[in-house]
Amino acid sequence: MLKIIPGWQVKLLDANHIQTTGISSLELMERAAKGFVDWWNGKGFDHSAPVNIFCGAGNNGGDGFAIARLLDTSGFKVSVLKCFDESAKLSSDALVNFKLLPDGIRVMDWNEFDKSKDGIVVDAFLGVGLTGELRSTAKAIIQKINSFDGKVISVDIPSGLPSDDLLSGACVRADFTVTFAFPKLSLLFPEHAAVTGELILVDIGIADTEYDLFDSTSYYLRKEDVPFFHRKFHRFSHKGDFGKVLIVAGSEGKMGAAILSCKAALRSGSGLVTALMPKSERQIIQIAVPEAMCQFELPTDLSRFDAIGIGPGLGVMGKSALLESIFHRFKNPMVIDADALTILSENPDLVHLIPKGSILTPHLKEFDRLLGDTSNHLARLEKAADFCRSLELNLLIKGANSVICLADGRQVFNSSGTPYMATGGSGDVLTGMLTSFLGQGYSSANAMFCGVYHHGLAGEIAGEHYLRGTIASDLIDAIPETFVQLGIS
Ligand SMILES: NC(=O)C1=CN([C@@H]2O[C@H](COP(=O)(O)OP(=O)(O)OC[C@H]3O[C@@H](n4cnc5c(N)ncnc54)[C@H](OP(=O)(O)O)[C@@H]3O)[C@@H](O)[C@H]2O)[C@@H](O)CC1
Ligand SMILES: [K+]
Repeated sequence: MLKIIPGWQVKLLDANHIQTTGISSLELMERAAKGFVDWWNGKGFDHSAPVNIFCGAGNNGGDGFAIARLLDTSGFKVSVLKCFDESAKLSSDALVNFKLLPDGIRVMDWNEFDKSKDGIVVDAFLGVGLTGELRSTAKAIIQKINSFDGKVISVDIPSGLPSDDLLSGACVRADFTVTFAFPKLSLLFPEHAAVTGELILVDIGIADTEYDLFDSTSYYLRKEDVPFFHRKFHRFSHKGDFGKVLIVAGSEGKMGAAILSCKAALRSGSGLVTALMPKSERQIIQIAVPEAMCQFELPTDLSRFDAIGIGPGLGVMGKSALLESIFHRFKNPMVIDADALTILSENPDLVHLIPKGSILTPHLKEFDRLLGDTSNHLARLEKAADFCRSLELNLLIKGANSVICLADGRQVFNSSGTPYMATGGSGDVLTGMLTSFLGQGYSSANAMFCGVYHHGLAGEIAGEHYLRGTIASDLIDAIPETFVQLGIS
């Protein structure tokens, strides 16, 4: 997993990389610019669209000059808009790249930009070197960029956004942010989604081990990380090895949630799935998921189950005693979601009975109900860290870039997923997947890494076909393909 370090430490990360590998800082800037242009070329932007690149005087601007040169070579019609006056001192690498601009590129002052023209704006004005409050000219430049109706692509971070804090002033509103080496923490906050746009991470050759020098509890979960968290099964493995799970879900009118969780658990590899549900609803589930067994009373001995997932469609009225009995009878980590979370927020004493290592999966509203109102994501993450450490529980804060908050203090931001997944039942699918991995003998942390990543990837696969028409059942259908794409047998 990739460590997320504070923006001010980027300089130290670079310096260490330069020292250990012997490459120059200019080469590192070139790699960043090349990575940006590779992504750009993959997007297939129209060559006839003029490209206007706003460049500051620091290394973010330096990236912009290098990008301008490379896009010019690729045949784009590029203009550079200088966001500094004649007296400004450019960073040394920015100066080199400024001087390398080919003659064909028109260089103008930022206020000469004609917002009424079509094309694409590249924002290489301010990067992680932003300190303190924006100066008045910077605000005017940002306003100018935001007055443009076309596509805006930010380099490393939208100009004006602090790398590790909440936005308090003006900021470029980007459609895409192409960030280098690691995602800056603030790019992952839900309140910044509107300024960050789609987030793209460009690898500039800094190895994960080079982050070991820095203390941080924040991480980013990428596709290449996930296979290491999977268990290996051998050819003599038998269905018992793949876990027996109990899904406690569903009530009259809400059996769909139980069906989605059970199917998702089966599709994620569970050997045996049992649903605990009201007897009156049994036909629905037995027809919809013939592979699942049904149970209508809570068994006294729960030790025959490897994992339990509870909550989807369960209902709240009169269910707190059921939750309490399960907490008393089951001593292994379990997954707690949806109505079970609501029951916990109404009966806070029950929280102390939850088996250690369990996984709670609130979305933002459920989080606030359970842990108290939070005004922003930073405050939420801090609260989550205290909760997880003190109770030895794990929380998954669901949303874009869901955060896996572990009892050991790590907070891991997921990279997979698409906005098309914001659809009814998506969480029920996730509960089934997490329960399945727990039941297959994964540690709680590994079950979360795999469950959350595969769930997001299933959403991407389904979203490619169905776009806004994606429904939760499509995610389940896409689960097998996630194993194929990750090379998990
Ligand atoms: N490993 C990586 O990730 C790599 C990162 N790289 C890139 O380097 C970038 C970081 O570059 P950096 O450190 O030079 O800072 P940067 O963001 O250009 O800002 C400095 C400029 O901002 C200005 N300024 C500051 N505060 C201000 C304010 N309040 N209001 C107004 N202006 C303000 C400041 O002005 P000054 O205070 O000096 O007058 C100066 O001109 C990083 O984001 C990435 O793009 C790649 O090249 C290579 C590998
Ligand atoms: K920028």
